Amino acid sequence: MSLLFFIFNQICSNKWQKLRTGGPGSGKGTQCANIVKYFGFTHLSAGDLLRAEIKSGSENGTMIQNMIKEGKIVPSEVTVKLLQHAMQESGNNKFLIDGFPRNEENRAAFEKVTGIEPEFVLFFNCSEEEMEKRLLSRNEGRVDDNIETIRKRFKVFVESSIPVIEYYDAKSKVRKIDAGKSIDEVFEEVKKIFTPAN
Ligand SMILES: Nc1ncnc2c1ncn2[C@@H]1O[C@H](COP(=O)(O)OP(=O)(O)O)[C@@H](O)[C@H]1O
Ligand SMILES: Nc1ccn([C@@H]2O[C@H](COP(=O)(O)OP(=O)(O)O)[C@@H](O)[C@H]2O)c(=O)n1
Ligand SMILES: [Mg+2]
Repeated sequence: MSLLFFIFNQICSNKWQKLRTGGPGSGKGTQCANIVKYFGFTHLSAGDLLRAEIKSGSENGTMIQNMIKEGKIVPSEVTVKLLQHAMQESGNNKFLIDGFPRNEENRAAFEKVTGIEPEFVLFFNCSEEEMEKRLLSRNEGRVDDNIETIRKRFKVFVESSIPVIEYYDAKSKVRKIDAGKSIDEVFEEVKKIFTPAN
């Protein structure tokens, strides 16, 4: 089983001090679509699964909707269950898990429930300014792509996701990519990481 986590977060701890990097709008979904085509992974976006759960009329729908609108992280119990179900349904054994884990609770819950760890974690390095611009012109009708929620999402990334990045960095699992370039240029970088050197 291959499992990749995509966490594209703002990093401000010592080692990463120089980077003004970020998460929402850094191009996770866009690059995942490319990776699926080239490398045969199943792309599972935690955010997409949560949005589908709202649409399905689930009893958790209102709670999830409110959390997303506020840029908050939905309780792991809900998200991990959705991911696990989607993994079982897929019939594949290679997964790109996009936008997850976003906090320590996400990480610990996933590992506890599935017993698996990612092979590596991709980190997209992109300025907040650029991400903000991309999110504001994404035009997918999302309730969280407005300037007020975007600021909250950036803050949540800084506060909740740094420990997760550091956890994986300590295990030498983080692969950093300059995501501020064009879609094609970013994919060239991504390809290098996915193509084994020999
Ligand atoms: N490298 C890039 N340069 C310019 N725009 C991009 C790039 N990558 C993605 N985008 C655009 O930015 C927006 C956010 O991309 P998306 O893949 O949804 O990011 P994420 O999933 O990380 O929030 C989309 O409208 C997408 O078309
Ligand atoms: N692991 C996750 C992923 C997303 N989410 C929620 O879903 C929202 C959108 O996530 P997303 O990954 O689709 O957003 P982008 O980073 O793609 O812009 C987040 O801001 C959270 O409110 C969550 O609670 N837990
Ligand atoms: Mg996305």
